[in-house]
Amino acid sequence: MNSQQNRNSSVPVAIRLKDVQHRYPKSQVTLSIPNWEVQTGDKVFLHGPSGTGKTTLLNLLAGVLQPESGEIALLDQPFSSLPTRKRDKFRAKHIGVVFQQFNLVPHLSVLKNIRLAAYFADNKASVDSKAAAMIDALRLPSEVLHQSAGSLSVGQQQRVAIARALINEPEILLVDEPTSALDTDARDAFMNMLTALCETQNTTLIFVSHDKSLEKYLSSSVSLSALCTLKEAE
Ligand SMILES: Nc1ncnc2c1ncn2[C@@H]1O[C@H](COP(=O)(O)OP(=O)(O)OP(=O)(O)O)[C@@H](O)[C@H]1O
Repeated sequence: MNSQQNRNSSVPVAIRLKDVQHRYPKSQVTLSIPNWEVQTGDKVFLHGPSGTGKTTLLNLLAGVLQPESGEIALLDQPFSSLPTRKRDKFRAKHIGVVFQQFNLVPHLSVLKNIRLAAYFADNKASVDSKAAAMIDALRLPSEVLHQSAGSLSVGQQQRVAIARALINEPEILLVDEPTSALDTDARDAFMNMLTALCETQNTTLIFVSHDKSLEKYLSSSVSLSALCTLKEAE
C-alpha cells in the first residue's frame, strides 16, 4: 500500500514536505520533493536503488541538512526553517534517529549512552528504569546496561541504538538500513521488536532499506523515485 493512497483525513499529519529542494555544496545534483505527507502512527517503508536520495531525505527530516528551498513541517510545526539551536532542541525532544553506524559512544556503557539522549532532550523522567524496561523488551540481558557499547556485537548495538532512539518517546523515528549486518532470523526478530515498540508509543516510523523483503513489516511503502527527482544542472 502506498502512504499517499492510505491517507485518512481524520488522522493528523506528522510529516509534511512542500516544494523541498536540496543540493550538496559543489554538487550539480538537486534533489526535489514537490509534496509528501505522512500520517501520525504510519510506518513507512522507504525504498529505492542506491544513490536515489534515501539517506539525504532522512538527513533532511532529521534536520542534519537544511533544504535550499521549500518547507519541512513536523508535528504541524515549521521545522526546516528553525534556527540551528531550536532545530537541535526539537530533534532531541521529538525525533529518534538510528543511522547506519548507530553512532553509540563506544567507551561509554549502554546505560550512559541512553542517559545521554535523555539529557539532550531535558528528559528527567525515570530514565534508568525505562532504559532497563526497553533493554528487556529488546531481548537483551540486563547486564549489557553496564557494558561498554563498543564491546557488544553489531546486532546488540543495533538494539541499543533503538532503545536510545526511543528513550524520549519521540513522535517520529527515522531508521536507515539497520538490518544490513543481520541474518534472516535476527532480522525478523529485530523488525518485530521495532514495530511493536513503535506501535506501543504511536511513533511515526520512516524506515529506509534496499531490502524489499522487509516491506511486509511496515504499514505502507513509498518508492523514492515516486517521491522525488534527482536532477543534474545543465
Ligand atoms: N555529501 C555529499 N556531497 C555531494 N553529493 C552527495 C553527498 N551525499 C550524497 N550525495 C549525492 O546525492 C545523491 C543521493 O545520495 P544518498 O546517499 O542520499 O542516496 P541513497 O539512496 O541513500 O544511497 P545508498 O542506498 O547507496 O545509501 C547521490 O547522487 C550522491 O552521490
